[in-house]
Amino acid sequence: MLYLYNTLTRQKERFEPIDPKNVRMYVCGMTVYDYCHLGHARVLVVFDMIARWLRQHGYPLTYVRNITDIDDKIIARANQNGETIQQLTERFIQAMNEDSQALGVLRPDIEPKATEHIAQMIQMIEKLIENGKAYPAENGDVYYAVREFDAYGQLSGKSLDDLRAGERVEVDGFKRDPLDFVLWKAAKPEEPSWASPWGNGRPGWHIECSAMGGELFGQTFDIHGGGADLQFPHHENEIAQSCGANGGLCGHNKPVSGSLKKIDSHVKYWLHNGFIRVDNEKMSKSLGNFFTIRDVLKKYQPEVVRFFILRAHYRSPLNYSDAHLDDAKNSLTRLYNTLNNVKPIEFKLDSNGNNNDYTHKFFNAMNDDFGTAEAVSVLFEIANEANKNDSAELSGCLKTLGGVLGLLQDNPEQFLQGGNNVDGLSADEINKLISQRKIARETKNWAESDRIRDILAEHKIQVKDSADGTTWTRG
Ligand SMILES: Nc1ncnc2c1ncn2[C@@H]1O[C@H](COP(=O)(O)OP(=O)(O)OP(=O)(O)O)[C@@H](O)[C@H]1O
Ligand SMILES: [Zn+2]
Repeated sequence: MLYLYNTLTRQKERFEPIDPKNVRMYVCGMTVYDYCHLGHARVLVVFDMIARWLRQHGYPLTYVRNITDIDDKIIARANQNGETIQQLTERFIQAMNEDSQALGVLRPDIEPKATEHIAQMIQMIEKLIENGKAYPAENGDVYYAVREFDAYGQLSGKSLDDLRAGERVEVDGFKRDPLDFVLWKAAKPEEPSWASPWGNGRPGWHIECSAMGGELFGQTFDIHGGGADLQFPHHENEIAQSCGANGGLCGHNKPVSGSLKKIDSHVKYWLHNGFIRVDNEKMSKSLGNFFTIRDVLKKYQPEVVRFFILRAHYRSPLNYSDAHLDDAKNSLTRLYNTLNNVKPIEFKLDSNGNNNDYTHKFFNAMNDDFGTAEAVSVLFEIANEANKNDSAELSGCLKTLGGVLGLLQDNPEQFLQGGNNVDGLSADEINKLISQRKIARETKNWAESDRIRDILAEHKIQVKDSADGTTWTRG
């Protein structure tokens, strides 16, 4: 039985899908105007782990992770670079996919883009106006009227009164209430815009996820995830929009104790991962204290980064430093040493984890709100025992359970070689870079092909292009 911590109710709850034959999970993905940093890596890896565990449990899962490909920062960056928005976003979507793949993140089933769902957003805003939850203003913007949604504040635990008193809210002459938020922004000169009943404009960020979630999953779904920074206002607003557009007929409407009158959410379980922090501050592009995944991967093998993320519980804060990554590398090396010293034999995992005490413990840890920290410590127990008894079966068990977390599937020798020389690229990695370079050159993406050339040069890989293709040598 799986229990998960629901931010909405602030307690661990037993996971009971709305429709066990069709489990639905939506995660807020990247705003694509720059390379992903380690904070983004955490969302990617954590929800990949959750998707894998739900499937391991036997749930047929549809996993959606959206792509925000229009917003203020994207427009500003494209202007700054002198490229079109599409060029910019495509470049960084590709980079995100490369980084994810390196980290062993499986592709979500659907990766909807905001710009491909403008019609659904407009429809939802129309519905909100019809239901008295939103209003067009004189300046061409459309706002959500937060006081029209009784349960506003339920997810973040903030009441409208607290918000008014505690937050410095921008006074905007066009809003009826300073806490109202924008659903549709009137077009500004030189900015991309779409036609709408309120004139040309573009959608606000929050409506994007409500519209795409509704389009792909219908009025209710099981799990909604993202980083803890999204609880407020993004997810709070998303609930207000989705339930407001559904006419208040959200599936999970129950009275709760305390100051909130009720819970009303289109999503049954809200999951939020903790931050990757640097010096106890959230790693973020806006603060400028970020390390991109690709920079970190120049120094550490991708699996070390995945392991660093998964050996912590997904909700706890995780401090980034070289010392922590070195430590993660040493720990993972110990597990690979076992696999190298005690050759694993095939281990068939029982679907309920009833093989042995270790698998049992591992399953219990994962079923307790995806307790990967505990699950990883079980891997060390198994490794110790496998070493002590020279047990090929336990070594197999280690490899199989590691695989459930997307770990330990590399050839141990190869991993250990890379581990001794963290700056080296494996042959697979080099071949991948060469084929990416080929695509970049074919599509005249010179910035990308230069970037790859620089990585190869940095690792002293000599590349030779000829009519028969490309070959490479080290040295
Ligand atoms: N430091 C972090 N730790 C964990 N998750 C993070 C971190 N930074 C961003 N995220 C998550 O990554 C996902 C994508 O975020 P998004 O692209 O909107 O980032 P952003 O807000 O533009 O980045 P930043 O916060 O760096 O300015 C979201 O789910 C967000 O919560
Ligand atoms: Zn979102």
